[in-house]
Amino acid sequence: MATAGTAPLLAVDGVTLQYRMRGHLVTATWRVSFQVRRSERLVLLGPSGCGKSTLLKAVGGYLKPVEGSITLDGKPVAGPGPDRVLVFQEFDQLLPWKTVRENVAFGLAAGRGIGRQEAVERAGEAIRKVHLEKFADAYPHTLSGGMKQRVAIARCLAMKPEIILMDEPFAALDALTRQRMQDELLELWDQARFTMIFVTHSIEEALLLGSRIIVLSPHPGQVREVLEVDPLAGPGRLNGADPEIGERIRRALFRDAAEYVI
Ligand SMILES: Nc1ncnc2c1ncn2[C@@H]1O[C@H](COP(=O)(O)OP(=O)(O)OP(=O)(O)O)[C@@H](O)[C@H]1O
Repeated sequence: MATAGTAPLLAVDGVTLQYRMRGHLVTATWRVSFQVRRSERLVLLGPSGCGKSTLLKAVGGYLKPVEGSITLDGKPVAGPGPDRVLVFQEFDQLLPWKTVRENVAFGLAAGRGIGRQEAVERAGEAIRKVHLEKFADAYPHTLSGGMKQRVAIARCLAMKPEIILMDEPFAALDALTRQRMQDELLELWDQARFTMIFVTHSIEEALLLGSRIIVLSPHPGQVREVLEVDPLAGPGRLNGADPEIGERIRRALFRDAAEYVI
């Protein structure tokens, strides 16, 4: 996988995103700009409804900006592609009629020019990385929520995208499983140094997982603060994120006394 560098992999430049409703427009984000460098763990943090998921959808190519541009490796994002893979909060993102192995291999086989043998090998490797070897032939309904999320992450890793887009992937898990998944994600990152954007509205999760944190304002989302945590920090080092950064995040989030639930 790519090594850490300074040239931005992704550039989001002055992006305004809107939903056209019957009779009116909903502006989800307003002139948002940020860049993501290779191997960064960028966290988008902000209150409910500030447009975090909408931004991820736009980076994924599922929503076109009404203003501004999104480029990946210098090329405009014109639609969805295998170079950007999304992992969602929902447990139903797996195909229920396929086994764990088939679910992970499926994304590879679907129109990517990867042969069946290579797809199976890559799936096996990704399944090992998320410690699910024993469940490779199980069906999703037999797995816990945390295990299903591991499968979704394995599917994503197997595709080796340029950037992984995670939309609150652990929000529906119990506290202990969530903590374990966060640690495992950091371990995976330490092995592969992939680039990811991670959406959350938890300050603690942002501090734990982010090498850089972007705080968005309430609806419509605008960039309020950009905080460098430590671009090269690995697992173990992260728990000790500077308390000053947490304080700056809280100040940015509560600046205009917006309703905010941690
Ligand atoms: N499909 C849609 N149609 C119309 N409006 C939408 C749609 N999806 C989101 N919105 C609106 O866009 C704004 C941003 O929503 P979005 O889901 O991106 O926020 P969010 O920060 O991800 O929130 P949460 O943390 O609650 O998931 C909100 O006002 C929301 O109501």
